[in-house]
Amino acid sequence: MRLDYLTIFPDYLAPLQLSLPGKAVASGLLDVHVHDLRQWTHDRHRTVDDTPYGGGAGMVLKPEPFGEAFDELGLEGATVVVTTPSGEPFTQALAHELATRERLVFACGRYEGIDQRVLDHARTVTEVREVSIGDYVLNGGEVAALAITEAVVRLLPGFMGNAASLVEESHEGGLLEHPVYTKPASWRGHDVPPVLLSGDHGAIAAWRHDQAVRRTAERRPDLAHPSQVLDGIEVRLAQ
Ligand SMILES: NC(=S)c1ccno1
Repeated sequence: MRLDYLTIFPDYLAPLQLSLPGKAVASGLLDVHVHDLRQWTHDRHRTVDDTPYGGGAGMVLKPEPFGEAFDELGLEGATVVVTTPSGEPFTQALAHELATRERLVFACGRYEGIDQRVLDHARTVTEVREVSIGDYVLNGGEVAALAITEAVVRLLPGFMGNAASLVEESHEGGLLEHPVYTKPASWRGHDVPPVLLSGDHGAIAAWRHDQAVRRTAERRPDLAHPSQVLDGIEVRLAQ
């Protein structure tokens, strides 16, 4: 997978060199390119923004630099991901969907956002997804691009050493992950649930599922299925 990032703060994406195991880049699994949007400006001040049409506070990122960047990079076969609080929610399902793409081009907004015509024009040549990592506002889209990148690339075949660990994670299958424990069996008066020491894999699996269902019902009723089976009793949750 090729990953391109368009940003006015390229140093903000330096963690990509740290957070993505070098082996993923060295092996060719990932091909990462961070671009300073200002390289597509032509004035002495390297201007990337201007005041909003219609008035209002703040500045808007101009269309020309993005347009020239897209022209130079080429968008064929790419999915443009625009990180914005006004985007569709980023979910594990969307992470899986984006992990199927050959190339992602992240457009990181700043200020009041990117001129909408940039996205409208890009949509005439390729897929564009405006994506939000949560209902809150950051100073820019770079942090969201990092978060989305991490969630997506870890799903790529060969990225995780043990692909099996992906199966029982939170949000896979619509449930939050069950609690996890490791040695020692007793710590500061807190004991590991005995079922986990029983060696009864069926009972362990059932306990883990019940814990996941319980956690999901308690913490994320929005994810909970209309009817959950807890302790063998069908529990109907409030709609
Ligand atoms: N919530 C997201 S993705 C965002 C981007 C910029 N500010 O907030």
